Amino acid sequence: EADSAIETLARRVQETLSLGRRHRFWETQPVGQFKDLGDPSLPEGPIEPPMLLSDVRPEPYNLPAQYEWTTCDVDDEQTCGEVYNLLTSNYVEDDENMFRFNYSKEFLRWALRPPGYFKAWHIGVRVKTSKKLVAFITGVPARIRVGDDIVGMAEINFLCVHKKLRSKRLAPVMIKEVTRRVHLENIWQAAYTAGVVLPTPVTTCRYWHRSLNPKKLIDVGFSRLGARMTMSRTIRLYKLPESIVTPGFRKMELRDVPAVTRLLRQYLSQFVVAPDFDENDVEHWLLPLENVVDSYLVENPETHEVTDFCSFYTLPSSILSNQNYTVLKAAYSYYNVSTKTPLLQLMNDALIVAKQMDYDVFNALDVMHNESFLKELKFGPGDGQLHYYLYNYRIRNALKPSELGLVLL
Ligand SMILES: CCCCCCCCCCCCCC(=O)SCCNC(=O)CCNC(=O)[C@H](O)C(C)(C)COP(=O)(O)OP(=O)(O)OC[C@H]1O[C@@H](n2cnc3c(N)ncnc32)[C@H](O)[C@@H]1OP(=O)(O)O
Ligand SMILES: CNCCCN(C)c1ncc(F)c(N2CC(C(=O)NCc3cnc4ccccn34)C2)n1
Repeated sequence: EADSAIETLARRVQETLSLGRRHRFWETQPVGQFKDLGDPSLPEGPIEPPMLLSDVRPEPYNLPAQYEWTTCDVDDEQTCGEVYNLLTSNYVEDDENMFRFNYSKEFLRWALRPPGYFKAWHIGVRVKTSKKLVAFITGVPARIRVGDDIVGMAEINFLCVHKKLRSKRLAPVMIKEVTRRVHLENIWQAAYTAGVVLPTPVTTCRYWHRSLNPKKLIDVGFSRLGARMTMSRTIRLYKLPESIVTPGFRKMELRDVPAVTRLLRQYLSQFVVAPDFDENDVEHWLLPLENVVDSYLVENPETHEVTDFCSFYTLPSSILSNQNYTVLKAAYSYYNVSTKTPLLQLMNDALIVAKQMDYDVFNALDVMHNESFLKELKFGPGDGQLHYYLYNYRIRNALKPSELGLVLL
C-alpha cells in the first residue's frame, strides 16, 4: 500500500498544481467559477437573484454534534477576550510560520462595529461541554460601489478555525452560516480578501513593505540584508527626517469629517470598486483611534481648505520564535488622497510619523495610486499576495489593482 499512498500523493500534487483542483464547496457557491473564465456571454452583476426572506433557511446549519453556535458580543470584555485569544493563537500566519497576525481587542471592536452593524454576524463555534471558543467568522455591512452600481454588501473577515480542528470541512459550514444570517437581513452580496486562491479573484494585489526599523526586521527574519550591503549602510538607506515636511499636515479631528468625506468620495469615484462612504462611515473608519487607526490631513494654512489626506491602521504580528523580540509593529496603508501635496511627499510624511511612533514596518498594497510612490519611497515587494473576491456578483474582466479602491482589514 506504500506505492498507492505515493500514487495518491502524486495525484494530489498534480491536481493542486493545476488550477483544475477541485473546490467541492466553492463549486456550489454563486461566485465566478474558473471554468467560466473568459465566457463573454455571462452578464456582469448578481449571479443569483435575491430570495424571498421567507425562503431563507430559518434555522442555523448543522455542526458536528459536540459543537454549538454562539454569537460573540465584542462589547463584552470576556467574550472579546475569547475572540482575541482564538485569533492570537490560530489566525493567519506567513508561509514559513514565523509570524501570526495579532489583531488587538480595541482593533476588533472597531473593525466589527461600524454604523449599522449586526451582532448576529459575529459568529462563533463553541465546544458544548467546555464552552471553549474554537471557530469564528464575521460580517459587517458596507455599501460598495461596483462600476455605477451601489451594492449593499457584507464584508466577511476573521474566518478562523482552531489549529486542532483544521481540515474537517468546518470552514464551509461557517461560511454558509454567515451567508444565511446576511440573507436574513436582505443582503445578497459580499466582499472578502484572502491570501489563498479561490474561485475567482476579481483582482490580485501584492504587498509592499517599507522598512522603518531595518535592524529589527533583519534580526527577526522579516527582511534579509541586501547583497553587498552592511547593516550600517542598510540603516542609513532607510533613515527618515526627524519631522514631517508639509506645512498644514496635522491629525484629523471630528470637525474635519465633512471635508474628509467630500475629499474621499471625490477621490474614490475614479475606481471601479470602492466603498460608498458617507459622513457616518468616515467618522467611524477614519477618525483617529489610538493603537488602531491614524489619519492625517493637510489644511492650507491660508485658505484652511483641506486638500490632502492619508491614513494607516495598526496590525501587529506575533513573532513566533525569536530570542530578542515577540511583536512586529506594523502599519498598513489605508486610504490616501492627494489633490495639492504630491502623493510622494504626503506618503513620506506618513512614513516619518510612523517612524516617530516606533513602527517597525509600513505595509502597502499596490491598489489605487500606491504604485506611484512605492519604489521611490524604498518599499520592497513582499511575498504576500492578497486576492480580492466578490460573492454573488460577476465582473466580466478581472481588475488591475490600480482600479481597486477598497482596503479591507
Ligand atoms: C451574501 C453573503 C455571503 C457571505 C459569505 C461570503 C464568502 C466568505 C468566504 C470567507 C472569507 C474569509 C476571509 C478571511 O477571513 S481570510 C483569512 C482566513 N483565515 C486564516 O487563514 C486563518 C488560519 N486558517 C484557518 O483558520 C483555517 O485554515 C480556515 C478557517 C481558513 C480554513 O479551515 P480549514 O483549513 O480547516 O479547511 P476546511 O477543511 O474547514 O475547509 C476547506 C474549504 O475551505 C476553503 N477555504 C480555505 N481557506 C479559505 C479562506 N480563507 N476563505 C474562504 N474559503 C477558504 C477551501 O478552499 C476548501 O473549500 P474547497 O476548496 O474544497 O471548495
Ligand atoms: C482577510 N484580511 C486580509 C488582510 C490581512 N492581511 C493584512 C494580510 N493578508 C494576507 C497577507 F499575505 C498579508 N501580508 C502582509 C504581508 C506581510 O507582512 N507578510 C509577512 C507577515 C508578517 N506578519 C504576518 C502575518 C501573517 C501573514 C504574513 N505576515 C503579507 N496581510
